[in-house]
Amino acid sequence: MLAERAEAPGKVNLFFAAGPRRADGYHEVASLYCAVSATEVVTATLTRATGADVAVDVAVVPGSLVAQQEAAGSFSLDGVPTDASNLAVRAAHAVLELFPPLVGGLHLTIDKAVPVAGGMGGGSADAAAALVAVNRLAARVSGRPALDDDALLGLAARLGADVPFALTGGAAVGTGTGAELRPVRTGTALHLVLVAGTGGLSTPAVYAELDRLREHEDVPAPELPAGLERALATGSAAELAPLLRNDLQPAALSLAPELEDVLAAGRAAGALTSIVSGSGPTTAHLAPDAAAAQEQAARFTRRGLAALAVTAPPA
Ligand SMILES: C[C@](O)(CO)[C@H](O)COP(=O)(O)OP(=O)(O)OC[C@H]1O[C@@H](n2ccc(N)nc2=O)[C@H](O)[C@@H]1O
Ligand SMILES: Nc1ncnc2c1ncn2[C@@H]1O[C@H](COP(=O)(O)OP(=O)(O)OP(=O)(O)O)[C@@H](O)[C@H]1O
Repeated sequence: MLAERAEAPGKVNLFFAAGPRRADGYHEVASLYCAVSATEVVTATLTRATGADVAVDVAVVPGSLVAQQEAAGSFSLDGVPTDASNLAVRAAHAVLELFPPLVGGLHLTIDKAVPVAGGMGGGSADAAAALVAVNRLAARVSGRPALDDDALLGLAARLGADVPFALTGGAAVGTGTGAELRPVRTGTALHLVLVAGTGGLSTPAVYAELDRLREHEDVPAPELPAGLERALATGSAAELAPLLRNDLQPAALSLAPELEDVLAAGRAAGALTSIVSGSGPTTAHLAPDAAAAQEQAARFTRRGLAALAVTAPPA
């Protein structure tokens, strides 16, 4: 059976500023995206099925944050759609439309390591990996050239603000809705402890809460602080720590107040900075080194939380 496999990383936003709500409902952002060593894998297989159907099944990656959430009873695979609303299915259709019709059906297997509705871009990573895997498969089956990187980036931007970054990985500044990327240099990889929430937060709901909290404020245009990119380029966690910020954090905390305790626990465990990742509820705790990250992750695990030490960007 013909199959192609591709990976895409989850992300944290080491810095995230959001401007006022635009007329189209989106917000102009200034984001410092960084990929983490928690990776989604999508395998696209050509099947004997007929019709243009794309079938999906989802598996949990052993040892991942999702596996820990599942063991604690705070996650079930039922929460991941397997119909046409799955972002990986939408990505597959976007690619297939640009090739001659497939003779046979398409099956996608998603190996999930990134928490669902966790603010780490898990669905976006599935979409990015599906774009790559289905592109390779469709090119092999049809004998046509595969779509080039620019074409895939164009499809990615139409699928969601975080999808282009999931396609490129590494570290990048995202502007516009977050989909306009400029790669940035990284030094030694950072050591982060990621702590998953016990539920999920809806991204549109968190943005709506941000608007509500800032209703009477004059919201400035988003921009990155001076020194941020230099600190990332040196890989100095101490230099980077005071510059980390997430404008969505007050909104995530307003919707999930229990995250205050998780942030405080991170600081008590020796994190240089603790922030909410993207729209939450995952929190990211910056550790001074790999050993400290392992120790902090173990402390969170002892409190019954799903926690994992990762490198950012992945080695
Ligand atoms: C919170 C972040 O993860 C930070 O990287 C992203 O901004 C969200 O990216 P995403 O989940 O890929 O977002 P999309 O699927 O494109 O949009 C979901 C919803 O988030 C809100 N949204 C998203 C991006 C953005 N720049 N402004 C927004 O207001 C909108 O309500 C939109 O309807
Ligand atoms: N492949 C997918 N994996 C997970 N959720 C998906 C997928 N496709 C669609 N969804 C739907 O999208 C919602 C948000 O999923 P996702 O895991 O991408 O959130 P997120 O990581 O918080 O997103 P982001 O950080 O990009 O805002 C889920 O609750 C689910 O209903």
